[in-house]
Amino acid sequence: MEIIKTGIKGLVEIKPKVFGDERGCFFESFREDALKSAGISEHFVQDNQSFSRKGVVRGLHFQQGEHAQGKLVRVTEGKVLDVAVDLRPESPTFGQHRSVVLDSKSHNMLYVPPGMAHGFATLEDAVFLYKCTAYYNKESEGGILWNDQDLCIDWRIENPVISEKDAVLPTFAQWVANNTQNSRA
Ligand SMILES: Cc1cn([C@H]2C[C@H](O)[C@@H](COP(=O)(O)OP(=O)(O)O[C@H]3O[C@H](C)C(=O)[C@H](O)[C@H]3O)O2)c(=O)[nH]c1=O
Repeated sequence: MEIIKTGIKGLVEIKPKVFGDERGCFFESFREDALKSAGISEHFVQDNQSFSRKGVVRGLHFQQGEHAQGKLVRVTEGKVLDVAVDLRPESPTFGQHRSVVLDSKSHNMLYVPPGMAHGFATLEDAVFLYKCTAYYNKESEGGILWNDQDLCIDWRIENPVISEKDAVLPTFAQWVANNTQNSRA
């Protein structure tokens, strides 16, 4: 398993060793000990799966506080542009994002640590799988508008299909202002 750092603390791309032969291929898609040796010490408690047609953006989402989730994300069919945004106020890369293409041919994955917003754009129809380090908690859900002008994320698709919920998420500036107020309260 190859670990590729992204320049944002805790956000790493993972490339498993793939064994190919005339039947097809095999790879270990999850090993707790290998992740621990890569510095990913969180314990995973929930698996999620979604299917999205080409031209969809889901995100930018996160759970806040004690329900913040680390996510080990990959696609088993298709190709996505996966995006993570650093929302950790103490981080030197606060407000920065990284984008990584995940596809079902290279079987690469991305570990998004707690404290980051996450989203993806489907470059092809895609089945998206992810392991989470905390259970779903609707009350703690937060989000930032996918096309926020300050974050300036290049999703590589035009006029994506997005959910009604995602269309009305706050901008990054609104989220920062709201969280600054909350932390003063
Ligand atoms: C995330 C989640 C959702 N749900 C229910 C809530 C809704 O009734 C339905 C669809 O939820 P939502 O529209 O929030 O699904 P996505 O837009 O794919 O959201 C996810 O996609 C982005 C990219 C993420 O990183 C998050 O993991 C997650 O927010 O599933 C559950 O029952 N359990 C869950 O863990």
